[in-house]
Parts: sequence; C-alpha cells; structure tokens
Amino acid sequence: MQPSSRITPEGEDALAALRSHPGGAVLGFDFDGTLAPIVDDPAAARAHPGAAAALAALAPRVRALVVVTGRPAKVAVEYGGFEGIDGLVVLGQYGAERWESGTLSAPEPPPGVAEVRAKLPRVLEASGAPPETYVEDKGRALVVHTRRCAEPQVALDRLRSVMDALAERHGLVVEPGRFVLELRPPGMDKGVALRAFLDETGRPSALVFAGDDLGDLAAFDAVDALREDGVPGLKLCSGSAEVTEVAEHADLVVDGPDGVVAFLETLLPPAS
Ligand SMILES: O=P(O)(O)OC[C@H]1O[C@H](O[C@H]2O[C@H](CO)[C@@H](O)[C@H](O)[C@H]2O)[C@H](O)[C@@H](O)[C@@H]1O
Repeated sequence: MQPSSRITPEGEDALAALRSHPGGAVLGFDFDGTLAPIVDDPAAARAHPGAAAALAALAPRVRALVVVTGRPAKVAVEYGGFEGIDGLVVLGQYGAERWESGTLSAPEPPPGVAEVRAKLPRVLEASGAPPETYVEDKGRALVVHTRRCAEPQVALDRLRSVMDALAERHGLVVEPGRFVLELRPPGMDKGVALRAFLDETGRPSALVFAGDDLGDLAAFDAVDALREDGVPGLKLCSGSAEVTEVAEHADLVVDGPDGVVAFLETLLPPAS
C-alpha cells in the first residue's frame, strides 16, 4: 500500500493544533500492525526499529503517549522495547491492564476464560479447523489465529459462528481482527480505554489515534466524540491490504508501521 498524501480538513486542523501546541496533545497507538509489523507468529512480533526511539523523543514534548492494545500490557512493553520510556502508558488487553513506569496492574480474568481454554481444542477439532489453526493464550483471553492456514479468511469465516456460540456460553465476547478471533471478557474496548485515559490526563489540545484493525475503530469513535466536543482529532490509519475498513474511517492513511514511524518523526525537531 502506498502512503496517501490526502488528509481530511479535520485531520489537517488536528495536525496544525498538534504542531502549534504539542505540550497539550495526547497521542495514542495500537501495537500490532501499527507500531509493529505483522508477522505469522504472534510471539515473534516486535516494534518497528524506529518506534521506541520516536516515542521516547516525543514523550517529553507532549502531554501523554498511550499504547492501547489487545496484547497483555507486559508483552507489548517487552515486544515494543518500551521499558524506560518515561511518560508512556500501555493499556493492555483492550484496556483491562495498565503498565506505567515499570508498574503493572492486571486484574484476574473471569472464570469463563478458563472454561473456554479447556474446551477450545476439542471445539476446534470438531469444527474441522485446519491443522495450521493456532491458539494464543493471553491469560485473560484466547486468540484463534488462521494466518498460517492455506486460506486464512475462509478458515476464519468458518469458525466465526462456532466461536460466537462458545464465547456467549461462557460470558465472553468475540473480538475479530486480522486473521484472528479473540475470545475475551466483555465491558472494555479501545474507545472506553482511551476515553478513561483522557478523563485522567485532561482535555487535550489535540488528539491523535493510530490503528490498523477493526478493534481500533472504537478508539476512532472516541476521537470523533472528542471532535464533536471541540477537541481537534486525527484518526491515523496504518494501512494494509488486509483491512480496508479502517482506512475508510481515517483522516490520513500511511503505509503500515513504516509510515506511522515516519509520521512520528515529522513531529520531532530536525536533528542538529
Ligand atoms: O490491538 P493490537 O495491538 O493490534 O493487538 C491485536 C492482536 O494482535 C495480534 O495479532 C496480530 O498480530 C500478529 C503478529 O503480527 C499476527 O500474526 C496476527 O495475524 C494479527 O491479528 C495478537 O497476536 C493478538 O493477541 C492481539 O489481540
């Protein structure tokens, strides 16, 4: 995907507000697909080589930086190389967990997660899921991955109704993503998490959220809501051929994590 030079007027306003008063701005980011390139093995994902440096350089210049991710917060900190970035908050498991300045808060999962963990292998087998189907156990959620299957989207679509029924029986919800169906506790999403974070940090002079996947649309909705309240907001899409819906809702589309990091670097003063 090529970077787009088109930006909406609302996005342009937010960018101008961000540049003129960065100290009051809040910048939010998804992790996988936005700060970290997508790879086949979720355990092999790592942030773009320029991501941590760009965030560390931005941290003292803005009011707050927040990563809002489906990953456990500790995993995002490790895979992102974020340890030691003062002022960066990581909200993991869609906002249920929080990491800040080396301190992690992670509540116990509800019992439905253990119930689904016990049943999932048999349910997948009974559904005829291809052998390449992979389950990632995140402690508070279980993620069924089909990226390694010969026809990942077909495999995912075939599993959808079975996963919906399994999640519902155990008080969980299904969060769909890039060749994943995640069974997780309800009640949190990236929009709820971002709004709660903004309630803490105060009304920003500008708000940016960058994402690539369906779960990021809730955070885009939060940006829209703030915009209606007069806060300049930019919805930045880390574009991919896999998900087009996020680009449709964005003010600016860049070329994956390379483009996101290049965007962040434009916010920094030129090196002297
Ligand atoms: O909210 P995010 O930070 O985007 O996390 C969402 C899910 O991302 C991960 O899966 C995605 O990245 C994998 C590694 O690149 C890739 O193999 C997979 O196809 C993608 O969907 C992660 O594994 C999940 O646990 C997260 O929920």
